[in-house]
Amino acid sequence: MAVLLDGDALAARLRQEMAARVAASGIRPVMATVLVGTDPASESYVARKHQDCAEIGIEALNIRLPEQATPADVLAEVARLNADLDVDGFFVQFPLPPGHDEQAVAAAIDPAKDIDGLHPENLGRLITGRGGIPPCTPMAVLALLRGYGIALAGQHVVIIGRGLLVGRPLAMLLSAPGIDASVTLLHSKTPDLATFTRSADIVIAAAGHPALVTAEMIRVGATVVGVGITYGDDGAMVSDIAADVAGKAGAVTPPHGSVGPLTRAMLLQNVINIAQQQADHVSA
Ligand SMILES: Nc1nc(=O)c2c([nH]1)NC[C@@H]1CN(c3ccc(C(=O)N[C@@H](CCC(=O)O)C(=O)O)cc3)C=[N+]21
Repeated sequence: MAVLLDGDALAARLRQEMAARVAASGIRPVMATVLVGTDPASESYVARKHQDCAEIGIEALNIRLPEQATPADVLAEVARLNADLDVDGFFVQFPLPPGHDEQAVAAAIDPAKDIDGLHPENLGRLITGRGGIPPCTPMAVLALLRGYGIALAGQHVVIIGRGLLVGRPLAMLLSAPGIDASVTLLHSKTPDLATFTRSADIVIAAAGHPALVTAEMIRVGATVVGVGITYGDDGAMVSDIAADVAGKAGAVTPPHGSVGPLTRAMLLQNVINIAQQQADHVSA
């Protein structure tokens, strides 16, 4: 059976390290979450981020806007948080209700407070390798692979799903100098995904298609990472990775407790880094 890539355990360790770092430095980072409407999955993710903040010593402001909030209302909240000197960083939870332009919201956030790392300036810096705030979910995938000592340099990584939240920035991250993976980025509509995935050392699915990657699509011993999640009729979380993959892969993510908890850890890492830079700047 494959090694299970346990993101929960890694994330718990990172939270401990972050709590120690916050306590030792005497900084008091402040972040804000903005949730529009009442999508249950979004409510659950945001609630977990607040729990993590309490554990680490980050102050977290919980901003809720009603489902009927207009695009102008959301942009006004973003402008207010950009200007609020007490807030180190914030993000607006996606998906937004229909009628909103998520890219416009991401671009309206002050790039220096963009703890999601999804502002065009931060994505541009990711591509050019010039600092900036890195995107959380791609960083979470990297942390998971590194945490398990999975080699990346010269390895063939196939990513399924080219969305702006995960697939596209992840392709840029893993192909960056110093990481040096050879990356193939596939649209989930590609007619014969298996032609590509069978030659991969690492397969990463970020498509949001239940059980998209099956055992017959992978090489024996490959590493398989599921990022996309959907919800079954019973409300249970379903991974992009089929259950039979565990019998053939060398390492595989479980449906729960893999990339998600690490994504939260990377978000909070971004907040702490911003607060630390502010403190260093003030004392310099
Ligand atoms: N602006 C923005 N930034 C995001 O980073 C962002 C977003 N919008 N919208 C949605 C996706 C999804 N996402 C998750 C984060 C944590 C878990 C997570 O903690 N999952 C746990 C628990 C899941 C549960 O049971 O509720 C697990 O996988 O075990 C999942 C998904 C962040 N995203």
